[in-house]
Amino acid sequence: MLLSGLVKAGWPVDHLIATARRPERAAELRERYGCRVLSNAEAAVAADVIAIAVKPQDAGVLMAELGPHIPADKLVVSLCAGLPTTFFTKFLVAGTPVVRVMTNTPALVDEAMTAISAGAHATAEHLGVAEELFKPLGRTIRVPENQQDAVTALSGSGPAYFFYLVEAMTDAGILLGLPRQVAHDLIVQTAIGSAIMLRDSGEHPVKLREAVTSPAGTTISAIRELENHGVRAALLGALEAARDRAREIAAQNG
Ligand SMILES: NC(=O)C1=CN([C@@H]2O[C@H](COP(=O)(O)OP(=O)(O)OC[C@H]3O[C@@H](n4cnc5c(N)ncnc54)[C@H](O)[C@@H]3O)[C@@H](O)[C@H]2O)C=CC1
Ligand SMILES: O=C(O)[C@@H]1CCC=N1
Repeated sequence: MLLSGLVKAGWPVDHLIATARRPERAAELRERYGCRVLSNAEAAVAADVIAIAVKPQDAGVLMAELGPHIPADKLVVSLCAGLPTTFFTKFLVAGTPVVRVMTNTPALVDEAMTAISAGAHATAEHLGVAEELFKPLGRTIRVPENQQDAVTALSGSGPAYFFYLVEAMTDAGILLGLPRQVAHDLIVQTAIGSAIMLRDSGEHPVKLREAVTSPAGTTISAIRELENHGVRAALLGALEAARDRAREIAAQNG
């Protein structure tokens, strides 16, 4: 996702180096993106910024291989959900700066939300470098590292919740007798329009919802059903579960 997002956002491919475990995967990346594909050890020396974008469960094996090859003047940027920056410092030469980021899949369409935190030895300058990396992919904000598990639950996983909602509402349209494609098109454009209003109007979401909700109208009948089914409470619980899972990943890989 990161490589694809960076290339799509216009990062020059001669500034990008990818790594892969299997030669077939290396050839595929070279073919698809036109960037250099090196071994982990070679990339650690050749790159100024080393992005760790493997599953958190694979990060220990990767860091054990890579850590000793990374000179302390490089910047390590982790995209791994749950893993604190202290996880990485264990494998690195003392003093190597680590920045933790949580981005999301809209990076693939230059609309990512990326939260950036300084870990050990990371200065404002290192945060700036990470921002330059992720800004072409969408918006960036800085957060304290202790907020990253909450960020992961909210915006890291967030696209999945919206896709889930669209999927469920499309089913509801079918229940009401609409053809699947019509239901899909109606709800996708409604999602886009609503998202742009949220971003551009400056209005609170409550105000925007109230503007749709006529007295004794149709919307309030639907809202009553959502409240009856505890949808708000379900969302609070869902995000708490995602946050807890991020903590569990850290504990399991500590
Ligand atoms: N998928 C998402 O929406 C988001 C994912 N993340 C984080 O990004 C990280 C990557 O997630 P995905 O892209 O979903 O995982 P993925 O499994 O699709 O991609 C990771 C890639 O790294 C490769 N890899 C694993 N170990 C390697 C090694 N030792 N050397 C070289 N390559 C190696 C794998 O073959 C795979 O191609 C995770 O830590 C995840 O928590 C963060 C934000 C959003
Ligand atoms: O599900 C996951 O673990 C990753 C992290 C945030 C989004 N996807």
